Amino acid sequence: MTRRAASLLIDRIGELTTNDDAEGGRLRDAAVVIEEDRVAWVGPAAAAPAADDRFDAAGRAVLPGWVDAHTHLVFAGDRTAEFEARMAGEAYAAGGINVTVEATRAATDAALEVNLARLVAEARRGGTTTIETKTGYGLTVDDERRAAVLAGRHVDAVTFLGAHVVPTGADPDAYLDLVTGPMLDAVAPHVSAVDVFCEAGAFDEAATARVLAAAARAGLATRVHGNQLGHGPGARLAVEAGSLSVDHLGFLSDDDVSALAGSWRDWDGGAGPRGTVATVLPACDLSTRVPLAPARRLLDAGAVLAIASNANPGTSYTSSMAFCVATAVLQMGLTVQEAVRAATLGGAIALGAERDGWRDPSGAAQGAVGRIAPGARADLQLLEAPSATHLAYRPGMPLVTAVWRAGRRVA
Ligand SMILES: N=CN[C@@H](CCC(=O)O)C(=O)O
Ligand SMILES: [Zn+2]
Repeated sequence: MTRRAASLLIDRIGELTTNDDAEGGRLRDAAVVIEEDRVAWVGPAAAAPAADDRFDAAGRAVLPGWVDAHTHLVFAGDRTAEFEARMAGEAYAAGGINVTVEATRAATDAALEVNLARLVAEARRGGTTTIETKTGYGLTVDDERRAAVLAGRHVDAVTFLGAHVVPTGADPDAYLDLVTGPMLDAVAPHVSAVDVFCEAGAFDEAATARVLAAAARAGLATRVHGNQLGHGPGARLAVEAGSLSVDHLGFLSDDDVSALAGSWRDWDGGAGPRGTVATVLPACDLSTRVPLAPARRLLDAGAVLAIASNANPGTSYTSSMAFCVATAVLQMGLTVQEAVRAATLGGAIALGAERDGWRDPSGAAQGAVGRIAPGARADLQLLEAPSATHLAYRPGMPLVTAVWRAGRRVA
């Protein structure tokens, strides 16, 4: 499973989704050559160069591995009872996070790491080749640092979410001082971004602004959980702060949508000034019974959209990006191509990983992810289907049948 030939030809691809605009994004009867960890060649199967090894796709569909830009995988315990209560009519509330905080603090490093590795392996089997995860179930200096260090061994990007909720028994002002001071200092060497849950019951506008400002002073990128349970300032604050993304977005005003779209006005697709990605989390919307985020409206306005799983034990206990893509198509009004693009290239842009040379938590430079093009990291998934359309046409079916990450077969 883990053997990697120096070069590999994936031949006879029935439909190849490249996300490469120059080539129209979808090729028929295609082939891909991988050399070491990168894509070396993409084109018509009839013109494919020779390689050391050959994999026959036999007319099936190949697309970039999923880029899941929003998960919370460092935790212990589960919240089945809370889920059952919700399905019986209770509303989701931010306070449930403290149940997982208690279980996580009580867990050993080894138990947390085993659970994290298990969840990442599950995601890989589902076609996810790039995955971000957040801290946020420790909420003490030591527990947050521990989560960041463990996460860095298993995922592609680690985000500090000390501002997840005020832990049980803590004074809100004192906790905010801790999060924006000693806790941030302790965790900063191990993360690439800072997140804040801007919502009633978590952190209000002033507190969110403080967290974002502290992150900027520390030289870290930012993300915001915003507009999840009701209208609020999250999306606007994220755009104003130049955050990489704002995530959830079930409750958006016209001004929020315009701000998110407008943030991309000057982006040339390269290293120039970029905007704030609108990341929608369809599985979470369903599991918390809030309105599905207005993905169609965001795209039509010109926003850059990502789809992520938000895998966590409270609001979205699934890492299935295929499920999220199917939901985005069947219930959020996206085409299959739009949904696949948001779950691959959109996630890559939300992580700043769509460009060559982005750094993983070990500091190693990585090839661009989210597209299949020469020079990109060789992250691909093969479907047991002739077209990516089957992801929505046959929802819930186990279509992902082979996965390569950095040129290595991982599923
Ligand atoms: N909204 C905040 N955080 C998580 C939920 C965490 C939890 O309930 O445990 C989310 O993205 O949905
Ligand atoms: Zn989240």
